[in-house]
Amino acid sequence: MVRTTVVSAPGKVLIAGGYLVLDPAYPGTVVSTSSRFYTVIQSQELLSKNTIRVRSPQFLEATWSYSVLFEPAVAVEASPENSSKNKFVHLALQKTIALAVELRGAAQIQEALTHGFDIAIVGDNDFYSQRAKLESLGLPRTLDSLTEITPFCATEVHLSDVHKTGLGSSAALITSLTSAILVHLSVISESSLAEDDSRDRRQAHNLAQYVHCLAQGKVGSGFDVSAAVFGSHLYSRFDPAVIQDLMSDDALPSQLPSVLSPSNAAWNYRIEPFKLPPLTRIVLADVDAGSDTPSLVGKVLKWRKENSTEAEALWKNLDQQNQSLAQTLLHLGKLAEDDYENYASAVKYICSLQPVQQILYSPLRSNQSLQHSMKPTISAIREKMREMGNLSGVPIEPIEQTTLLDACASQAGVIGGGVPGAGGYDAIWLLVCDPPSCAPDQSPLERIEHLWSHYEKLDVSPLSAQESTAKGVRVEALDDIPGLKNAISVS
Ligand SMILES: Nc1ncnc2c1ncn2[C@@H]1O[C@H](COP(=O)(O)OP(=O)(O)OP(=O)(O)O)[C@@H](O)[C@H]1O
Ligand SMILES: C[C@@](O)(CCOP(=O)(O)O)CC(=O)O
Repeated sequence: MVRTTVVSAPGKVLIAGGYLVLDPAYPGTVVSTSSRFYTVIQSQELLSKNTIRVRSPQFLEATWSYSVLFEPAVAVEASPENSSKNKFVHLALQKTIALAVELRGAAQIQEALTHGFDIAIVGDNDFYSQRAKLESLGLPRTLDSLTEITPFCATEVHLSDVHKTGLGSSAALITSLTSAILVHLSVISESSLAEDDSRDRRQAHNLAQYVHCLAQGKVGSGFDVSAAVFGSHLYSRFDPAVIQDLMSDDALPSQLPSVLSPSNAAWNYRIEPFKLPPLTRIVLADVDAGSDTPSLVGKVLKWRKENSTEAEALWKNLDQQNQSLAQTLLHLGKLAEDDYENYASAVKYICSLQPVQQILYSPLRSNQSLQHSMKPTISAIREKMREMGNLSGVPIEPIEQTTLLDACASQAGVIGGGVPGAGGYDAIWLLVCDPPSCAPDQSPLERIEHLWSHYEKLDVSPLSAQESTAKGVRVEALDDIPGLKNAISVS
């Protein structure tokens, strides 16, 4: 019998806290997406002992073979016949198997590899831009059209040429891959991943965070891996010193268990519960303005260092607005819990109001903490992020995005939006009211789709992602995920 393990991990959208979250003093608000990466591991009799074959069937020439050696020390070697390298996958295999050997003993892991592993990795279509596909199918750029595309569809390009949408493909990939191997090798249990927080989930986090830093060659804030492991939350980063010793080439496998242990207090990241309020929906768009923004972070941090007084004031102000947004959203969730009927009718009513009326209307503002409605807070965050961009000379919310976001925010039922994460030209997020029943002409989602599909100044294409209702990394059943079995079958 073929033993199969399937583990998925969600993508992310940082709706507040870009740049600030690099500093442990400032939390970021990260929403995890329904779009996920899936790793499927099958122990296969047909594959030789101690071999691992990794396939990414959505890409051209994307199969990599590896051998696991146990003597003189555990090592994972790429086959010389591989047509390309995949540093992310290779490091994930090396470090996860080394940790497994340390925690369970070489004999157990050797036993598990009596039959080689076939590992297939696929990401939901949202991780890669689908505008070319929609065009080739002659379909308009709408949410409905996206459902017409085969799940996990082939991109018809090499991995290095794919147009990503910014949902954090590498973090979701590393998290699903390392956690799937941990489960398949019984280092962590399937049942522990059914709990929102557990020692095993934290073990999975520490390993994924470390492997991702190593593969990227830098220690970022880590909110993307954290969202892939824990789902939506308010994230405060860890001190990079925790993995410093493991980042060098001389790091020994014997150091892995203690450094990556869930009990290691030096992992001082903080996670506070967060989810979007009921009857609201996050909507994302891939904005093809033809520009990439890789060096934004370096420039912003340089400006902050050189202008510490001004930056301090800006960071503090932004943090206040960010926290106010997060707390208001959480408070709305509580109001819904307390009196769902009233809450639902208020959301529905808001959808019929023009934005200026929404600001004046306050049935959801039942106490002091909601005195400042969300719209002004979101506007203030955008304004301060633009200021950060202007001062440091980088296009965090470029004028093209400002015009688009303003057009979206002026639609009835749109709570607000922004440029996710580091900003730039690539994407936008919006939060819209999403009542259970709504006349078609009053549905904020439809208004937005209409606006985007007729927008001429930029090429805006929606993503199908919503907020993930499941908390982070999870074990799946192969047959439960539409299209997965087909996508990973060897043709
Ligand atoms: N489907 C896949 N199969 C195998 N490896 C993948 C896959 N998707 C991504 N990778 C690995 O991740 C690397 C891309 O990492 P990179 O840091 O550029 O992405 P990212 O910034 O997380 O993407 P995003 O724009 O989605 O946020 C690739 O070079 C590859 O090694
Ligand atoms: C700028 C930064 O705060 C966010 C980057 O987010 P994104 O990858 O652009 O979604 C960097 C980081 O947190 O690592």
